[in-house]
Amino acid sequence: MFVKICGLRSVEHVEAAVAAGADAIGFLLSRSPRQVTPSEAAVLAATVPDHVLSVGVFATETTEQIRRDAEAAGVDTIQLHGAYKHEDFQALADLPVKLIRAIAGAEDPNTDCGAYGEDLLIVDAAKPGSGEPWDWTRLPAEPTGHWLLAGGLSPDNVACAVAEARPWGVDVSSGVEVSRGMKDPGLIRDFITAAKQAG
Ligand SMILES: O=C(O)c1ccccc1NCC(=O)[C@H](O)[C@H](O)COP(=O)(O)O
Repeated sequence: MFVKICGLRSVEHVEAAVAAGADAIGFLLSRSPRQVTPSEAAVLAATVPDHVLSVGVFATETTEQIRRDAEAAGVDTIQLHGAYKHEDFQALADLPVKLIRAIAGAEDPNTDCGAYGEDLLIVDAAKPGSGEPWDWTRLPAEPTGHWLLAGGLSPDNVACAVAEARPWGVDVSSGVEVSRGMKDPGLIRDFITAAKQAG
């Protein structure tokens, strides 16, 4: 079970996630309570070991802005949320990074990982990063390939969610926070342990 922890803002929390077995760590380079600047992300990404993906998350930025910020942050993966089209993925395809396409699972029938050239697909809630659970048992199409379930997951419900949706991996942000934007190392550890046991 591949586990991504998203929206980290401190070295302490990155180290806790890596030590607990996270496979990817996300940094918000877009408007969010978890937003970090590219230079802050660079400090955090430098602490992520090579076997763990360091992910820059974008939602409304142009591909030119994404290129600049991802390079400044030194991330090895770019995650695109929202209205990005196939052409946007193509415009980034020459970069030496992996690409993640994040979709609203209840609305988007384009659930084949790789359809836009991406390496990973995240099937998420309609409001990314909101922590609101949604009905992942009613997808318009069965996802294929390397896809991560996200949206309202937590240490308490991730095992059940994995049993119901059978994803290749999971992604969490709010469910490992004590308040909006404030991660908790204990919850990060609990989530990763529960997700790995479920997979
Ligand atoms: O986290 C945010 O604030 C955010 C804002 C804009 C676009 C994406 C955002 N988060 C992306 C993620 O990868 C989250 O981990 C994912 O949506 C799950 O969030 P949550 O329901 O809070 O676990």
